[in-house]
Amino acid sequence: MALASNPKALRFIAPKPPGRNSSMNISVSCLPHSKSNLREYEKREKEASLPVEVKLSSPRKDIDFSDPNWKAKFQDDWDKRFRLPHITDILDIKPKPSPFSLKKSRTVPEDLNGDALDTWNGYVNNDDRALLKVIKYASPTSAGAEAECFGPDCSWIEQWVHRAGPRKEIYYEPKEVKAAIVTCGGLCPGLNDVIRQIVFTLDIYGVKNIVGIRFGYRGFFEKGLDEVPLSRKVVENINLAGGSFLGVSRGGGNISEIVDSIQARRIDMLFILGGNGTHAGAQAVHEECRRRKLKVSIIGVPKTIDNDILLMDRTFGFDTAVEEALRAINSAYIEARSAYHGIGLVKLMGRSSGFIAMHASLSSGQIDVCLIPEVPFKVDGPNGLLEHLERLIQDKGFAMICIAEGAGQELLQKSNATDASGNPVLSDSGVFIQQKIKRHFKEIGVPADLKYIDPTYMVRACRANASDAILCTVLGQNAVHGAFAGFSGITSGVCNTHYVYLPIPEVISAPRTVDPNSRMWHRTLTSTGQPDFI
Ligand SMILES: Nc1ncnc2c1ncn2[C@@H]1O[C@H](COP(=O)(O)OP(=O)(O)OP(=O)(O)O)[C@@H](O)[C@H]1O
Ligand SMILES: O=P(O)(O)OC[C@H]1O[C@](O)(CO)[C@@H](O)[C@@H]1O
Ligand SMILES: [Mg+2]
Repeated sequence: MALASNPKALRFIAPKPPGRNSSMNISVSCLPHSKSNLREYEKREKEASLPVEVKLSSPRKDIDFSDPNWKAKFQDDWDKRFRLPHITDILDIKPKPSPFSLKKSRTVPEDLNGDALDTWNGYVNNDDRALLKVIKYASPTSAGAEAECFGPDCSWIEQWVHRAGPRKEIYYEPKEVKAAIVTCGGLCPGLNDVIRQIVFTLDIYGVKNIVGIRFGYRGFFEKGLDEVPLSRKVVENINLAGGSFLGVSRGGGNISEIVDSIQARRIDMLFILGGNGTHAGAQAVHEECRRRKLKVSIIGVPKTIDNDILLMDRTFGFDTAVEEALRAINSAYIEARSAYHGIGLVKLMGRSSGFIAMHASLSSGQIDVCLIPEVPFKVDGPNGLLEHLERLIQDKGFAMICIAEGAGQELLQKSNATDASGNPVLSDSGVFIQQKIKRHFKEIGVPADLKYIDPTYMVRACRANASDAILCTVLGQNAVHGAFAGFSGITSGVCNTHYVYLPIPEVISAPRTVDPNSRMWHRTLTSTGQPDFI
C-alpha cells in the first residue's frame, strides 16, 4: 500500500510548537488581501492575539515524583529507550576483528595486544557514553529550565547516550558487503560531503560494492532509475558543488516494496540521508527488515536545513544556510538603509521551526524584528508589528524584518494542501507581511519603500561551508562505523559537541522547535529590541 494513501502508515505529525496557545489555531479560510477578507483577517487576528499562557510547571507529567525510586526508574527507562538496536537482537552472528585502524599503513608491533591494541587502532568502547544534558538548573523558573529539569525540586538526572565511532569488532565481512546510499526530502548543503565520506570510509574498511540509489526512496521502485556505482574516484570532487549527486525527492514509497527492493538488490548496509520524514521511513524500513529477519543495517544521517531534529546540537547544512541567509539580509539592509523610509523584509525557510530566521537575525545584528512560527504576534493595533514599524521609521528612518516561512500562519489562509510527502503547504508569510506593510503605510499617508527578498532556494542550493563540511565528514564516517558495528535503526548526530548514535524513534518523536523561553530566543529579543507584539 502506498504511504500517501495509507492512513495507518506511520506519519510524522508536527505537534503544536511550545509556547503557542491552543486558541491560536483558527481555521477560517479567507484571503487577507481583499477588503472583506481584510475584515475577516482582522477578526481572526484579534482572536489570535490572546495573551500567551506562561507555564512554569514541570513538563514531566509521566513521572511519579512521590516514588522515592523515581530517579532510578527514570534512568532505567532511559537506558532502555536509548539502547541501540543491533542485528544480533534477531540473528545469531559472531563478530570478527575490525580491519579499520588509525595506523593502517604501519605494522602492529608484536607486543601490542588488549587495551594497548585498541588505543593503537583508535577504537571507541561499546560502553562509552556522552552526557546529553549538562546544565543543572537551580529553579524551574530559571530561563530554559522548564523543558529541561525534573520535578518540583528541578532535579538534574544523568542522561547518557552512546558514543559514536569505530568498534574493535565488526559484524560484516567487508569484501562481501553491498552498501547503498540514498538522499531524501529537500536539498541541504552538505549532502555530497556526507555521500563522499561514506564512500571513503567504506573503502577504508575494504568495501568494493557501493551504490547510490537515485532520487530518494523513489529510486527503489521507479523503473528506469538504475543504481549509480560509487567509488572513491567517482565521489572525489562531488563536495565542490551543492545539491545531491544522487538526486532527491519527496513522497511516494511503500515500505514493503522498498524492503523487497533492498532484498532483491542484496543490500547489506543502507545509509539514508534525510529529515524527520525520511527517518520515519528509515525506521519503518528497519522494522520491516527485522520482521523479515534480514541481516541489513539501516543507518540514518540527519539532514535538515531547518535544524528541526530533536536532541542534536545542530544538523548539517544549517550553519551554511544561516551564512547564506546573511547575504540576503545584508542586501535588504543596504536597500533599506539607502532608501527614504526603507523597510527591508527577508523571508527564510522554516516550516515549523524558526532556527534559520533566529540565527540569521542574531548573526546579522541588523534585524529589528524577527518573526518565527513558535512565537505568535499581532500585526495591527496597539503593540502590533505595524505600530512598531512606524516607530522605527520615525526614530531611525528605516527598519529590517526577518520572517520565517511558518511564522504567523494562524493569521493566514489555510489551504489544507500537502506536498507529496504529506507536509502541509503553507501560505506565504513573506508576501502577506509585505502586503500588510505596504497597505498600512499607504493608509496612514507615510511614505515607505519596502524591498522584499526571498532567498529560499539560493540558501538551500549552495555547497557546505567549512564548519558544515567538518560535521558532514564526521557524521558520514560514523554512519559507516555504526553499520559495521552491527547497529541498525540508528542515526548519527552531535550532542553537546560529542558525536553519538541515537535510536531513530527518539529523534523524530516531534520536530525540534525554538523554545520561546530559551536563552537563545531571549538573546535574539535583546539583539533586535523588538517588543512582544501581543
Ligand atoms: N511517516 C513516514 N513513513 C515513511 N516514510 C515517510 C514518512 N514521512 C515521510 N516519508 C518519506 O520520506 C521521504 C522524505 O520525507 P519529507 O519530504 O518529509 O522530507 P524530510 O525527510 O522530512 O526532509 P526535509 O527536511 O527536507 O523536509 C519521502 O519520500 C516520504 O515519502
Ligand atoms: O520546496 P520544497 O522542496 O518542498 O522545500 C521547502 C521545505 O523545505 C524545508 O526547508 C525543510 O523541510 C521546509 O522548511 C520548507 O517548507
Ligand atoms: Mg520534513
